[in-house]
Amino acid sequence: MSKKRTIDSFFASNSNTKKQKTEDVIDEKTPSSTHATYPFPIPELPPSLSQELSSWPAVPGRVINDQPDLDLLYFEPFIPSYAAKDLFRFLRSQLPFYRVEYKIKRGGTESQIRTPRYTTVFGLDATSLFSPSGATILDAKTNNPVPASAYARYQPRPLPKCLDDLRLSTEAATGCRFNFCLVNYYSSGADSISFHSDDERFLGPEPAIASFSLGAKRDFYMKHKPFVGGPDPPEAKQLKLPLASGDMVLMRGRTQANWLHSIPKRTGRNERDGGRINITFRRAMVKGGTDNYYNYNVGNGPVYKWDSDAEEMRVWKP
Ligand SMILES: O=C(O)CCC(=O)C(=O)O
Ligand SMILES: [Fe+2]
Repeated sequence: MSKKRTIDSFFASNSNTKKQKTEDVIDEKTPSSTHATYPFPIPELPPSLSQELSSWPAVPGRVINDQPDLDLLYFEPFIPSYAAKDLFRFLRSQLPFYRVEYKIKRGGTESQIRTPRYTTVFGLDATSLFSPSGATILDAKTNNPVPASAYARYQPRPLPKCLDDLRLSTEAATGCRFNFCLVNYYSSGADSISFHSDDERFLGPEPAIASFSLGAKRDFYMKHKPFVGGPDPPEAKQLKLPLASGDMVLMRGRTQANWLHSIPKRTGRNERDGGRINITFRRAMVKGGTDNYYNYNVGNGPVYKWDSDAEEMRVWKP
């Protein structure tokens, strides 16, 4: 049997299913990133993708700053469409995902929130770093191991190489530094994220967030936060960016402090869209950020993994 397989057979275990045709080859021995905190090894990018990386972004970013307090750099696309398609299929099938539930208290009543999408996260805040082997967490200033109590609730996970390669490319293109990678999987138009801003204090002032889209096109809405004591000035218009596969939006400057963003649900014939992955790179400054990101993107529920026969996420069993 040949050691080489097409990227198709890498993704599809059932050869009867009709899948995307591509002549790209990956070696069966594609190495994997492993870590005590990963439920399973996470393969490195197939050569067909890793060889492409150095030529990204495909086009220069376009600045969008024609609204009050708005500062975006929009790459349309960052990743060319053929590579974005493969990267989508690769990440969807190889990453561990979660469907996080948590409780909130509003006006004295407690309610259970189910996150309306699959999520996962890797990274560690700027006060610490992983030892070169990844086995130990070190204090970023002293290089001494941090006490286990420093990250007692969740064990931080280093970025697997497949996402770290993309982080490095993103840093080179933006001049920003990132230590976290959050991934959302919207399995259909029924999955969404409601209006919010990523303005947590643990990100520091004027945080830069790089946000990638892969797979189905979804509308990204942005609106200015309400002005205290009055209606929005007429010049702050709502924005709609129809984010396509491979696009990247860098949100920076005063954007998070002043603007909200969302991916609303889609219904009717737009609902079954084949799924979309969003990847955000961020930089958390303090330990509270690490705890927050794992709490809301990993949580304590089961691991989900893509089942290529069923073509859906299934609870993963070791
Ligand atoms: O899916 C997107 O494009 C946005 C995701 C987002 O806003 C977030 O994860 O904070
Ligand atoms: Fe966000």
